[in-house]
Formats: sequence, C-alpha cells, structure tokens
Amino acid sequence: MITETPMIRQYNEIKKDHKDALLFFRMGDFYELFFEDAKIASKILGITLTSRSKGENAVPMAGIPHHASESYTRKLIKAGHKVAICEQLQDPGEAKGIVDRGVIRIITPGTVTEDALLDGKNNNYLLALWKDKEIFGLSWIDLSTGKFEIEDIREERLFDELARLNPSEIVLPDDITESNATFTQRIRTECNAMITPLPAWEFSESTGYQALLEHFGTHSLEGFGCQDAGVALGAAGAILHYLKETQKTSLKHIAKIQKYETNNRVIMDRATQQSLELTQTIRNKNREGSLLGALDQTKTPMGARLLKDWVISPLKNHDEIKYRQLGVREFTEKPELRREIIAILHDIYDIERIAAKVSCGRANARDLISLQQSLSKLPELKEKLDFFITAIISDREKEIDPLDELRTLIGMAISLDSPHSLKEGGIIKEGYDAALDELRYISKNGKQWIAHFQAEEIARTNINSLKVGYNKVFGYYIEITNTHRENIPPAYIRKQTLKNAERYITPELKEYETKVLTAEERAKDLEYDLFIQLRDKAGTFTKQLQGISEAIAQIDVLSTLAKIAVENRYAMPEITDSLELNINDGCHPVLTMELDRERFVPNDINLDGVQDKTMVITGPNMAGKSTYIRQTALLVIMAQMGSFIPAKNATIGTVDRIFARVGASDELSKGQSTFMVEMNETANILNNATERSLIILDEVGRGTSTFDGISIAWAITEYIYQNIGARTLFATHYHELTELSLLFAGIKNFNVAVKEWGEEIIFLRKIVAGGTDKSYGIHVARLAGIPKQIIQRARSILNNLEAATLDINGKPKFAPLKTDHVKKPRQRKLFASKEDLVIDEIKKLSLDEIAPADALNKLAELKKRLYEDE
Ligand SMILES: Nc1ncnc2c1ncn2[C@@H]1O[C@H](COP(=O)(O)OP(=O)(O)OP(=O)(O)O)[C@@H](O)[C@H]1O
Repeated sequence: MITETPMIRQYNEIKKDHKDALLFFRMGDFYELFFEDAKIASKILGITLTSRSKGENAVPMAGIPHHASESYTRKLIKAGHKVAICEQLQDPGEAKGIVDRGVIRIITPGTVTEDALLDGKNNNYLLALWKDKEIFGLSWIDLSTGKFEIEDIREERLFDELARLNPSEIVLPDDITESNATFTQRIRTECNAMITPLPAWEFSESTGYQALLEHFGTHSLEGFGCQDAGVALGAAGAILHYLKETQKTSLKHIAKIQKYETNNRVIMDRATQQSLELTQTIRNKNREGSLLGALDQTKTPMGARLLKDWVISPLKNHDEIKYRQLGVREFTEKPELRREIIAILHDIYDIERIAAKVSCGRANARDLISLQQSLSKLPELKEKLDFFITAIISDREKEIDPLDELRTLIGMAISLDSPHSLKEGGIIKEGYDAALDELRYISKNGKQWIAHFQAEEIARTNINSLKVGYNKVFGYYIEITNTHRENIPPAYIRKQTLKNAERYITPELKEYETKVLTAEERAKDLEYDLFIQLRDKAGTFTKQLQGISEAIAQIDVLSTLAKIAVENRYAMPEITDSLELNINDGCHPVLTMELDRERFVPNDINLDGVQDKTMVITGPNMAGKSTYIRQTALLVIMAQMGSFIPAKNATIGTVDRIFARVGASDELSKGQSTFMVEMNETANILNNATERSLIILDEVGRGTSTFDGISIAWAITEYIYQNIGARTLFATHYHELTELSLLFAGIKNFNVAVKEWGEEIIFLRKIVAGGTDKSYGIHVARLAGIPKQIIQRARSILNNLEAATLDINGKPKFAPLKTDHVKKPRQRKLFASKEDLVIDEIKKLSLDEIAPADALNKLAELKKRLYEDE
C-alpha cells in the first residue's frame, strides 16, 4: 500500500476527474506526469521514466519543461491522447502547505488553437453528431477560427459528409458508443478521428437551442437562419457544452452559427472524393499530386482553407458560379494589379486564427504584431482592389477595413522584438504608459547607482578588488577577498563566508536593492497588465477581423485561380443550365502541371445530355482511359468552383452530383472484398444519381469472373442510360460492351487510339469514335519488366485462347496449340447480335398497318443496318 504524500493526494484528487486525459501537473518549471500517464508519455515522447520516492512508495514519474510543452503536446495529441493542463493557481511563496492547483484547460485533437498543433492549410474540426429517427444532426466547429456550422442529413449521406469535413475529433452520445459498437468502429476507422463520448442528454434539441441562445445572447436563432434547424441543434449544444468543459476560456470568437446548405453544392461521396484525388492522392495520401495540390498557390492560410472548401464543394447554382467566374476573369485581365495584390497577400498572416487566439486570451505579443503588420497592408490592398469593377471583388473590397484604431494602438504599444513569454517584460514600448516608463527609469538608474556605489566603495576602502554582486538568496552584496579583511569598514554586515572571500551588505545597499528589484518586478507586472488590456481591446474587434479574413481569403483564391489560368493558358468555360458537356481540347489539370503541356494530348468530350449521354471507352492498357474520364470530372469540378479550365473552350451544363469510381480501392484493410466494395459503391450511384449527375466509371465489374463482370457492367450501363439519364463515361476492358451502342442511340463508343509498329505499339492518347477489341496487356507487362520467358509463355496462351482451343470438356486449353484443335468462333456473342436486333424489329412490325411504300423503306433500312460498320 502506497503512503500518499499530500502532493500525490492532490494529484489523485485532480486526476480522478480527468481519467481520459494525460495530466500535465505543474511543478515549478516542469509539467510532471505520474503513474500510468508517465509510462505512456515516456514511451511516446522518448523521455526518461524516473520515480518519485523510493521502495514501496515509488511513483513512476516523467517530466517535461513547461516552456517546451507545445511540441510534446503535439506528439501526444497526434498519438491519440488528450492532455489536461494543471497549473499552480497561487504563488508557491504564498502557499501554506501544498500549492493550490487546478486544470485550466484540456487540449484535445478537436480543440487545439496553437499554431504548432495546427496545419495552416486545413480547418481543424470538432464534430458532434446526434440521431433522431432517420435524421442525423451534425454540428462542427473549427475552434481555431470560430467557424461553427450545422446540418441535418439523411443517414446514407453521413459518411460522405464526414469525409468532406474530415474532423479530428467526434463527440458522440454515450448511448451510441455503448450500444452500437459497429457504427462507432466504422466512424473510428473511416474518419481516423478521436471519439469522445458525452452523456446522451447533452444532445437534447431544446437544451441545445437554449445553450445557443445563451451563448449568442439572442432571443432566437432567426438572425442566423437556424431557427428551424432540427436535430442538429442538439449536436451544436453538445459542442458548446464540450468546449465549455474543456476550454474554460472565453468563446466569444464563436460569433455566429450557420446552416450548411447542401442544396447549393455539388454532392460528391467519399469514394468520389478519393477516386478523383481531390485533396490527396490515393497512393500516398499526399496533397501534392491532387487537384488541390495543383491549384493551391494561395498566399494566406485563410485562402488555402477556402480553396479546399471550393474544391470539395463546388457550386450548383449557375449565377453563383458566374459571380466567382467574373472575378477570376477580371484578375486575368489586370495582370499588373494582380501581381501587386498577390505580393501584398504574401505579407498577410493568418488573421482569422490570430483573432480567435486573441478572443480566447491565448494570443501573445508576437501574435498582435503579426496582426498589426497584416492590418497595415490593408489600405494598400484596398487601393489596388478599388480598380476592379466585378461584384465579387468590389463587395470584398468594401468588407476589408484596415481597423486604423486597433492598428495604431498595437503599433504604439507593442515592441517589435517582443519575447514569446508574457511575464518576462520587454513587450510594451517606451512612451506608451507613463507609470511603466517611470518604473523602468528607476530600475535602470538603480543599476547605474549600484555601479557608482561600487566605484565609491573602492575609493573609500582602497580595496581595488571590491565587487558588488548579486545572487538570488542574498540579493546585492559586497564581496571582499580575504587578503583585504583588515580594511573592511565597521558598517559592513557580514552575510556569507566563501573559501577566499567574504560577502557583506550595508543598509544603504539594501535600501537601493529594494527599490531596483521591486521596480523591475513591478514593471514586468504592469507590462503584463497593459498587454492583457490591449489584447482584450483587440478582442472587441473579433467579428470585424473574421469578416476581413473571409474577404481576404476570397481575394486570395480568386487571384490564385486567375494566376494559374493565365500561366497555363486556361479558358473560361461557359456555364449553362442545359445538360450538355462540351469540352474542346481538354487537359488533365494535375498531369499538365507535372508533364509539360506540349507532351499532354488534349481531348474533346461532346455530350448533349439529351441524345448523347453515355460514352463507352475501350482501349489498351495504359492508353489513357482513366486519365480521360478523371480529367472530365475534374474539369467540371473546376468549372463549378468558378475557375477557368485547361481547355480551348467549353460549355458545361451544371451537374448536381458527381460519382466517380476510378482506381484502386483502399477498403481491403477494412475487411471488405474489392468486389463487394465496388458493388456497394455502384448501388449508391444507382440509388442517388439524377439526370443532372455526372457518372465516371472505370472497369466496374472487374472484380469477378469475366461473364459475371460483363453482365453486371452491361446491365448497369443500360440502367443508367434508360432509367437515370445521367451523363456517363464508362471505361472498360470488356469489348463486348461496345455492342450497347447497337441497342441505344445515345450510347456511343470511343477508344483511345494506338498505332502498331512491328512488335511495338505507340500510345497516341487520342480519344476517337468507335470501339476496339485489343488490350495489349502483354505488351504493357513487357514494358513493366516482366521476365521475357513469362511474356513468351503469355503470348502462346493468348494465341491459344484467341484460337479458342477447347479441351474435351469444352474449356479453353492453356497448353500449346496442337494440330487436332477444334476451331471455334473467336469470341462468343454474349448479347444481342445485329441479326437478332433486325429480327426483333421485323417481329414488331404490324403488316396490317404499314403502307407498301413504308414497308419497302423499312426493308431498305433494315438491310442497311445489317451491313453497317462492315
Ligand atoms: N492525354 C494524355 N497525354 C499524355 N499522356 C497521357 C494522356 N493520358 C494518359 N497519359 C499517360 O498515360 C498513362 C496511363 O494512363 P491511364 O492510367 O489513364 O491508362 P488506362 O487506359 O486507364 O490504363 P489501364 O487500363 O491499364 O488502367 C498516364 O499515367 C499518363 O502518364
């Protein structure tokens, strides 16, 4: 049994309320961790595990210096832990017994606000979700910016929204975490987020509504357009409750709540976002190589975060798209101003996050300097923006207010070389506060006095080696070496004996010491108070600062898109409400940046969406099928973001949803078979696509036997064409699917051209009309370096198969050809042949109703059809 010391007793008392966090227990200049916490932290942080007390009472302990705590916290948070910061709440000097301690904040992945723990280019969301009947209420907040939103959605869209938001922490009602392990586990794996259970009653809709009214100090949520929000209010209430519990600071920067309007945005589910590599690549999960990576040349973190939002949620409304597009166009037309504006943006810091830190009382002097420097760029920015006439730019220009009062105040008060710490002084400028200046004068001159005192004492005593020194225990003292002991004046009071010297004080020295030292301390205290006053004052500008940030973010994104458009010779697509999809000389926006534009072969797409809706694209491996269909989706996304696109010209009828199934799936690790995942995702498309959607399918059905695969792919394409009518691009190796075009006028065949050159094939990368029946898979295998012997063997097997050598059971033989083989037609017709179709038509003819001349015409037409394409 461990005998508890009073301090460990205090620790246990505090730890009891923070079982799910690692407790950073402040002791002097260190945060100490004890017991299990110490073991966990020492492993993750690679710090030494020691022990407090010995023997039976030994308590495992690990410590980290408080000034370096941010980097340690970051590692612990990344490793999936919460950190509770427990501070000393009184001056140890004043404590009778154990110093008072208490937890001042709990840092969790969803609530961090420190720069070191955040990524400037991404929002960091804390999300709460709550279910009532079939509806999920979602609410999410980025505490580091104050962005707070809600949305009610149906269950089937839940995981798509979670993928879009990518929260780092999810607050769930405990009745879900306790009773629905499968659901909780799915959230955990799909979102890779920390799950925090909260009592279910914290999610009540009416409590949430009240909590929001209280927080915003309003009588209703009408002003935020959230009055009629439903289940999501419960989730928003749970978020507020959780923040109050963990943050214990002002949450004033959460100045509004908004309803996320899915209706205005193109919906893209999780698999689509991944397949199209919108924000990260499939293979390495890197930003580089994704659409966002290619477009993100923004200069401010606010701009980078907004661009991400534009990429993953393009607009649906034609007018809203146009509003942005015209802004981009104007930036392309004014190159000089654009360059100057981009240069100004370069010098603007993350005002949005600084404003949040100011409001939470976590900003230091350097943050205020960054704020002031950013604000000082705004007059010039406004001046340049004043030359622009499009609505989106002049609207934003009006919202940018340089906040002269705040800017001047910070400029007058805060010294440019302020330290990180707020308690060490060196923050407030000379001349800002008279009382501070006076204290500083005393402190400085007091030191001079001491130098003068030393010189006088040397002269008076004739002891040249006499020194006035200072230490923490005795304060100022006079040190005299033992050789001069005889000459010491009687007024000197001995304080300390060293080996070769003695230390003395005098009443006069002590009197000055008090003055000097307290002046210095008092000056530091006053500086701190002045800083807090200034920060509080800055806090009153939070709302304006958030508005300015939003405006700057938009200017940043629009000018970036324009810069990219000019540098890469993009065109402004015409956006219409039709169903057409016409792109001439379209290029892949990411590949063209990686390859040079000259080497990339541009391609067209021409679907009117009424007659022509479906493209079946065949072609050899490596020809460029996936690239082409992906490129089409990316160009539509860019167009609906308001951006220009890499093409000669384009007319795009807006799409409401994009579904893409391209490339490798990463679901295998989650215990589902490739084919099952593919079928799940396809079912989702079939159930949710509309006539206005864009569907991009790559080799659907490849995960099962050939005949199953072809049949499924055939039926799916047919269904989409007949029952949904969405614009669809289907890339496939099943050449049989080209026969669909015989049945349906609006399904067209295309292939990616290649040229044969002896043994070699040359990829032309050009999409041309018509189907193909060659795969060149073995050729690609050879290019990939598969050993020659295997290539030769594969060729011989292929020859066999193509000659359809059958064994006695009627199955193809894989052995080399023999002379007694039975020749069969090269390919079995799996589906309707031309002859079948003509017979069908004849059967349908009613001879009683047809005039002889029409009958002759019909006969001529049928005959023509039989010889078509031959
Ligand atoms: N239009 C183009 N211009 C230049 N290079 C291209 C073009 N399209 C594709 N490529 C190049 O060809 C490579 C193969 O393209 P892609 O993966 O699209 O082929 P695929 O037909 O889908 O192949 P598979 O059927 O084997 O999946 C790409 O990595 C790209 O580098």
